[in-house]
Amino acid sequence: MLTTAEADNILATHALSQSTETVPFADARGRVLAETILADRDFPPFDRVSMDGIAIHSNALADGQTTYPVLAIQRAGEPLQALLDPTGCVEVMTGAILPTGTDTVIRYEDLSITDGLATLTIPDEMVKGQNVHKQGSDRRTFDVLLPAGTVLRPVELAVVASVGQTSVAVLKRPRVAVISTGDELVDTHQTPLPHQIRQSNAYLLQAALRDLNIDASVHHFPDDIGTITSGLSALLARHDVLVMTGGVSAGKADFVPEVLGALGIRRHFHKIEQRPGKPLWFGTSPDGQRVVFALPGNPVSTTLCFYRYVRPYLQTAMGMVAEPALYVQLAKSVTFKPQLTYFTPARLEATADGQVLAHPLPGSGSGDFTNLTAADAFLELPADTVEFPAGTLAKAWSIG
Ligand SMILES: Nc1nc2c(c(=O)[nH]1)N[C@H]1C(S)=C(S)[C@@H](COP(=O)(O)OP(=O)(O)OC[C@H]3O[C@@H](n4cnc5c(N)ncnc54)[C@H](O)[C@@H]3O)O[C@H]1N2
Ligand code: MOO
Ligand SMILES: [Mg+2]
Repeated sequence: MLTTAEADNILATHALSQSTETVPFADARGRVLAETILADRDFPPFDRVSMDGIAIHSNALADGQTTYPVLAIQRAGEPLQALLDPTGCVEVMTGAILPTGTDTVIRYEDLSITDGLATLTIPDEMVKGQNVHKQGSDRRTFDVLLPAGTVLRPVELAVVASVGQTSVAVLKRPRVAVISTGDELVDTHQTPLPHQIRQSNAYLLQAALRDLNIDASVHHFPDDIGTITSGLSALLARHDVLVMTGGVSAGKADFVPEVLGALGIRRHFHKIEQRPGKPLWFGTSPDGQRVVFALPGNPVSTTLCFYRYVRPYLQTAMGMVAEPALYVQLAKSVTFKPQLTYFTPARLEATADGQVLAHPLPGSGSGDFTNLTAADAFLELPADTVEFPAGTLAKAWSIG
């Protein structure tokens, strides 16, 4: 069996290869940029008036002039005008190009206009160049605005829009299928018989993948080797990643590892020294182009394995920074005897002194998924320790 760290290393050495695609700008939210976005013009592209008021030449101000005849109005969106008389002024609006012959803008709040004459109210406080956003002061033409690898959040999309790109090159997202197995499972809309349950893991996985901007298809197979084999074979042809749940332990109907092997998926590990989630199985096709995670079916185990291993793996595959574990402080002591890394659900509480306290919520084991609704994260408590006193620092893997 592997330690959690050994499992992390194996996953890192079997990263999915990345390829790119071009998507319309409107669909680029959350994607990872696969090209460099350069400034097509200076930012701002002209000396931009940044306050409504009047534009004057600072020489007149320096000469002690306090009253200026208004000779023109320059609105935002109007072509460049000029102040022909350096002792006059132009009324200017925020966003306008600064008129030729002016270099300083006085706000309406700092002047009064009567009969076409603007009079400064606090001339001594006016400074040459004020209220002008100088051309190129933010970025110059051909400056790199966004390097490849940038995640496109709304602020980055605004930058992409401003350079006029209607489409962008981004990293492809993996095609992912979620597959549950088990004769005891019926779908949400069905009424289970006394020995059946409604399936929930596949919907947890689908929703969690959606949070990663991945639209996964969902499938279910009964515990029948032939059906699972043909079903997985078809799904492997059309997907890069299969995330399975159930059928990976020691039971008479736990066919998943055997079927994956028969389909040519090479096992890189099966079983990690951890609770929950011990029977986690991971493999790839020989060329590394297909990846299969087979998660243990107990719902808490599926949840832990997804957020602890699958999510960081997929984030890396998509060129994003993998979800980091937070370091938090145990709010009360925890005892765990088995020589296994123990992941306990916990509620997190941010305290006024900048700490994050973790309140463990052990629940009643790896079948108790209702317990997770009160949790924010799983705490990772190392295998070599039995007693974890209050105050112990622990990694916390968020679940949402
Ligand atoms: N003799 C042993 N028995 C078990 C071991 C072991 O090492 N030796 N491991 C235990 C551990 S740990 C886990 S976790 C489970 C893993 O089970 P499987 O991956 O084989 O999953 P199943 O047998 O199919 O189901 C287990 C449990 O989870 C429920 N389940 C499965 N799929 C779903 C779903 N989509 N939605 C909701 N619930 C689901 C299923 O009904 C079972 O109750 O094995 C232990 N046994
Ligand atoms: O993954 Mo299992 O919880 O250790 O039931
Ligand atoms: Mg089983």
